[in-house]
Amino acid sequence: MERDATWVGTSWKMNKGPSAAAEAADRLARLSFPATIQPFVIPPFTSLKDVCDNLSGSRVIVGAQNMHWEDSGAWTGEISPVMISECGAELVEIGHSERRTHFGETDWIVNLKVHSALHHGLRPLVCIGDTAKEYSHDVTLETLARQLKIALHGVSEQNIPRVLIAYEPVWAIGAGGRPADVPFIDKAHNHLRSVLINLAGLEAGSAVRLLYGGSVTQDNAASYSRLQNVNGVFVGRAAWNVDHFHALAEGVVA
Ligand SMILES: O=C(COP(=O)(O)O)[C@@H](O)CO
Repeated sequence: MERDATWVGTSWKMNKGPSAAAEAADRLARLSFPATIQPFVIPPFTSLKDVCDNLSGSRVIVGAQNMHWEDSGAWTGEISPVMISECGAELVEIGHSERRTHFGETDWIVNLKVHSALHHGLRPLVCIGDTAKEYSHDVTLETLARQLKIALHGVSEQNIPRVLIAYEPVWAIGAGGRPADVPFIDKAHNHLRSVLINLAGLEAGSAVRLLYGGSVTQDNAASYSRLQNVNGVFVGRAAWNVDHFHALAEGVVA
């Protein structure tokens, strides 16, 4: 299969308030990215509208870090897909391990959110990943298949290619994380591709973009994104600085 754009994105997680985020977006808008890279950035909700405004007309896609599945209602503290769209975001992250671990997000909730995001024309970026315990018991591939199948349950073959998947081992994420080695990621992503093809058929299953995340840095990003079934990287700490993000994206094509 011919390779299309390599996705390189970052979630700022709970970092950058409105002024820092707007300033970062302004700087991002002035940078040029290689044509083969599809950059994206995911700011906190309080900065979403400003970041979308500052990046409109640029090649950088903007996303939200989470959403509720309902359009509106008595859901104190939640943000709906309608609100996210109104801010101008195109993408929404769903099921990050920090949301699963700290906020009880389950595969079933992820599935509700995926349907809702697609219904509202948002591109879901679904995060899946094995815990350290699942990894040490050698059930990584089963865990990933289960999470993927539930997340995509009931999604039409036509909509499947709109979904982005990020494989992020829980044990590789964050300051205490351990970077995964390349052959392991290769095996996991090849497995994910075969699950997707079984689920949605060759055409739709091959069209889903599979990203890798967890302790991705300027040093290892190219070795990951070069793998046949890795269509990009989803980066945290190493890309929060805009210039580091840009350098990492350039390094992926070098
Ligand atoms: O959590 C992620 C990776 O974080 P790192 O700091 O790169 O380990 C991923 O979802 C991007 O936010």
